[in-house]
Amino acid sequence: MRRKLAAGNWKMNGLSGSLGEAVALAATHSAPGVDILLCPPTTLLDRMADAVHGSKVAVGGQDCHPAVSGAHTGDISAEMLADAGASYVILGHSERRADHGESDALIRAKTEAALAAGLVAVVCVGETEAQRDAGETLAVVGAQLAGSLPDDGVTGDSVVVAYEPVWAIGTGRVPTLEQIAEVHDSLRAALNARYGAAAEGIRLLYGGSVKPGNAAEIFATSNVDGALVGGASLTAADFSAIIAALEAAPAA
Ligand SMILES: O=C(CO)COP(=O)(O)O
Repeated sequence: MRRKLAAGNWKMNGLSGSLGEAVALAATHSAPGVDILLCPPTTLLDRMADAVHGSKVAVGGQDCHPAVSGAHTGDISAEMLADAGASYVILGHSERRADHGESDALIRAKTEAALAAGLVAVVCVGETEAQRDAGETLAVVGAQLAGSLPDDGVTGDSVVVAYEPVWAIGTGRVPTLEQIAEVHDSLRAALNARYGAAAEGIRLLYGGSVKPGNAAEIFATSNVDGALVGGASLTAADFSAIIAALEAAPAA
């Protein structure tokens, strides 16, 4: 059985004062059946890790460089994230694929670096609206999955996959439950085919306009093991409600 995971991606949001939301989340949430993750901007990472230390809340980065160290101005290595208190890192988010031209090959190299540093890699895939309209969704996310994951070291303890349709991110639009199930079933089958028994524990998260009001039905959908939440993870109240919905959901 896979452990459920509620992951919050703060993106480029949050100053020092926002740490109170993480502290409130850590203080109020016990949710024994759910792993909880917050990925703040890098500037808050070590302070957030200190602030939630000893609670259920893990912290993670939002990106890393494939190299361990070196002449890469402005970049952060996986080892540095781990050193700052991270245990996870989000990789291949569509905003990075779009804003920074990240390719599947680069994301694969970053995933290898994350695994080498002992971080859990949360690898994101998702189609644009044009790709969905063209009937290419399964081909697009399948190719992203195949290209973004390494051959070795991929298990339920090292990798999480997040399906985030680009057109659902920050828009308030959500795919139908049938559309979510179709993609998650296909990702699950692809992971099983490539990694065999090692794939069994790999969590599949849905992301894109997850809110307290729609979380329960999404979590009841086939092969959904949790969520990668953007806007609604910025406040402890909203994220707590999503965590509670995940706790109450039947196991995938
Ligand atoms: O991109 C996302 C999480 O990584 C989803 O963002 P929203 O929940 O704000 O749509």
